[in-house]
Amino acid sequence: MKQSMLYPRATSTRRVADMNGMWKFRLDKENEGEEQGWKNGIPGADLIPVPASFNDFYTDKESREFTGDFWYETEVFVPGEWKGRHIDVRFAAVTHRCTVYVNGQEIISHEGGFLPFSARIDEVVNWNEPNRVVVKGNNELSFTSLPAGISVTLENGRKMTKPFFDFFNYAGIQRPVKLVVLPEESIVDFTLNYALEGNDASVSYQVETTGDHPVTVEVYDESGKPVARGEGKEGCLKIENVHLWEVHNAYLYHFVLKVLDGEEVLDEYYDEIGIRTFAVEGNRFLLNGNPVYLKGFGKHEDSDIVGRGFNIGVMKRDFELMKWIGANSFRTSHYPYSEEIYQMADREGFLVIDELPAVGFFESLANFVDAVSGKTTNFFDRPTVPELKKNQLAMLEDLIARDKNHACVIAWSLFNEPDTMTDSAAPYFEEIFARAKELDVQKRPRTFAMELNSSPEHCKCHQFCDFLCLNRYYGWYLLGGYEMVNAETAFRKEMDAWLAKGVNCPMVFTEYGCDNLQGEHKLPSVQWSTEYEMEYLEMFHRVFDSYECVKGEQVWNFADFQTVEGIMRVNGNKKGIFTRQRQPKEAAYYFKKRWESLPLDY
Ligand SMILES: CCCN1C[C@@H](O)[C@H](O)[C@@H](C(=O)O)C1
Repeated sequence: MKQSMLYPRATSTRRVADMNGMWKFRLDKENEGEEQGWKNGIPGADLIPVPASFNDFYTDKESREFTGDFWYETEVFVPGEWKGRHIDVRFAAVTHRCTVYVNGQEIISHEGGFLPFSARIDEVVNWNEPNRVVVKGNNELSFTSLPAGISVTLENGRKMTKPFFDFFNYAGIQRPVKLVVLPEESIVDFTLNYALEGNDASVSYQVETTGDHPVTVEVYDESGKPVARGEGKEGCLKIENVHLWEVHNAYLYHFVLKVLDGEEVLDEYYDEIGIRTFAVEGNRFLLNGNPVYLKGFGKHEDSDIVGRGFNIGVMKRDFELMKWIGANSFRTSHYPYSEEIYQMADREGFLVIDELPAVGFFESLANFVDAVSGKTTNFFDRPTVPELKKNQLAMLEDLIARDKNHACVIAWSLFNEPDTMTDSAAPYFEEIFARAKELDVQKRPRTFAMELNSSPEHCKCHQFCDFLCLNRYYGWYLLGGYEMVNAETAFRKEMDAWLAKGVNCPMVFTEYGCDNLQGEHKLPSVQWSTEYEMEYLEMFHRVFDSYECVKGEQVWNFADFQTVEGIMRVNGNKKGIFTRQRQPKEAAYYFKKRWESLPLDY
């Protein structure tokens, strides 16, 4: 049965119970959990919060750096009155993979740490009693995992993760867990597409259910007034004098879907939907037919203590800071974010580039240095590519199924900084890009974030993009310091080379920035000082402002974030415009001034 990606919502026919809280936890340091039967219950008394990464709770390095299997356990009471309905344990994300056991029975295994899945427990549930849920998780990286990396074994026999990317490999049950109770015949999915006609909009819809009873779709405006109604599993609704969803001026219609048996409502589901169109036309982005320029950030889901765990308070603070600074967009670098973040972006009117966790597809333990070296790692020549592609296609399908109805999602980023310098990369990319177009009814523009090795001269995959996303560090990882003057020359030379190739699409800088230790000042400047960061940003914006094809600037990064330790990282990456505790560094005031003065259609 196809897994529903619908966000859990309680309605007249559905029930949702929260399973977040303190779960039993144990790292499987001796790799004994399987043979010791931990699926029936894990030993020890340690409890940790769900949702959260497990890495930053403990005081010993072995726990923070642990690589391998880890086990969680909780109990959930299932009332007898739910008998006859489907009972699902829905995980919004377990990173990077897991197997779920209920009452000692294996229910489901899932690969991928950033998208939801459900364990249907009808066959094993103890009605009107507590039920034991055990999750065996694993955080190991490989050449076939998304994200990619490797594990090595140390002299003491412990494994260690070596990521091919620049963010800490946080892991665990990192997003909410809910018990979802569904009727026998239920709505599995729905898909929407829009066309604007003068002051009206036509909304084409398709609804997928588990049965054959008739379906209706009702649409209400924000005042609760009914504005449209459709009958049948597919159709087209006309909304007159439509309130379009706009940047920082979101309007969300209330869609109610029902499965009916005469007057009886067999299933009911609802969602808050923004009606808008988004397209690329020449080298412009058009939102509802009007040009728009992206101002904002590359982000991470990353915060103190809970690591990559969904943190609703940090989410709220991040959106308040993005409104304060004058941003209108962000990229979900380098993986799909929590569903609640897209819901908030819908409500606040932010434009989101939604990114797959296809990061680390360039074999390097310091990609930030190697990615500007001009070398290839022949990543797509490896025998592991078929398995990797299978995993990426599966995640692409889930990503689009989960996020396709969000007004905020305006593009799909299908990779971050892959190795695109070999002929073997092109057919891989062609298949991924074609599949994305096939899966997305709204045909949103597709792209990937390109590091410097993906240059006009050497990149073999940029032609698949509907717009280009460039991650560039002229003046930081190359030609930094006093030779920044050469950095600007080299940067302009590259821009001219793209144009000379006949590239005529929007170009978005999805990464540019430099590390800055908050409060570090030096006159004249040195790298890592605030003064240098200002010089660097002025140079980049001078170049952006002189090329008409630049239609977006997403500085790296919104906030300081955790990485592996190393001599080029000071307890993490310090390119944040805000600190990890979400307080402004000096550059925040610089961006506020720039972005508040840039018109939306700049
Ligand atoms: C060319 C380097 C790409 N980029 C990837 C991103 O994940 C890193 O955090 C960033 C950086 O080094 O700050 C560089």
